[in-house]
Amino acid sequence: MTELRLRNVSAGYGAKPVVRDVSAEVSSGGWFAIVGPNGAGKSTLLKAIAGLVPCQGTVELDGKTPPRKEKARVLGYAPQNPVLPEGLTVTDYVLLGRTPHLGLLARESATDVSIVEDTLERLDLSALAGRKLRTLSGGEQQRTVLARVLAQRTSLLLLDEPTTGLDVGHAQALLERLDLLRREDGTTVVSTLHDLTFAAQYADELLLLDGGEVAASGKPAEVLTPQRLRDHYAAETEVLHTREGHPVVAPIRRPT
Ligand SMILES: Nc1ncnc2c1ncn2[C@@H]1O[C@H](COP(=O)(O)OP(=O)(O)OP(=O)(O)O)[C@@H](O)[C@H]1O
Repeated sequence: MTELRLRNVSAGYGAKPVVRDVSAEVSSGGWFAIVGPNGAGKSTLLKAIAGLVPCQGTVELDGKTPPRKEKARVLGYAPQNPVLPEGLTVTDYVLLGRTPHLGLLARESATDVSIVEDTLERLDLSALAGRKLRTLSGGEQQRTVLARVLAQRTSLLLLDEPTTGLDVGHAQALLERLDLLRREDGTTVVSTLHDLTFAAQYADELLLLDGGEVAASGKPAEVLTPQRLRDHYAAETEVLHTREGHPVVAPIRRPT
């Protein structure tokens, strides 16, 4: 259970911040999706929360700003384009997710191995457990990266474009797994997502970033309007709704 609070967060890579003055609150077990066009600053904001880029303002976890080492036990971060140790097997790579829980020089316990096996099964990776990472397809690599983070069993997950490269079935299965984790264990999820329909189905709150600044925030149905998608993505869309009221964003062909 981790509550996240951002207060006036600005972050970037040089003198000029690329994300400016973002404030937000995510309650324990909440799902907060950061959306916005390419280059808006979504990944940078996620890195700022993870403590991976210099940042001004405050990032509080349960009302505190924990030191970096402590953060590794509380938050799991999956980057958008991780560099993979290609010679490792899927199992050995996912076992790395257990490292923050091991004592100095300690080896993985039977519990660690069983958590890894369970995670591989849930992400449909058991059949690939012994394969070297370099032999996997793009989507299989992506699921392996997510498996490492889920095996960390942290109460806060920061996931940068977790569905990238996944087919619709595997993407749905992953999002359902995350949804279950937050409902059963109170895991808090913060993710960037380009797929606005998926974002609207699973997240409680959306934060729309554009040019490093908050353009809108709130419930998916409030944020995702055709006018906003035109203004911030230069996209022509129709926004339909499911029976439960979740928006479905359908890009439509512009008249030629
Ligand atoms: N390591 C870096 N050094 C300098 N500038 C960077 C670096 N990484 C990203 N940027 C710049 O910061 C801005 C925000 O990038 P960021 O990756 O956060 O955007 P994003 O919203 O995640 O984009 P996308 O949807 O394309 O993944 C962009 O202008 C990008 O060029």
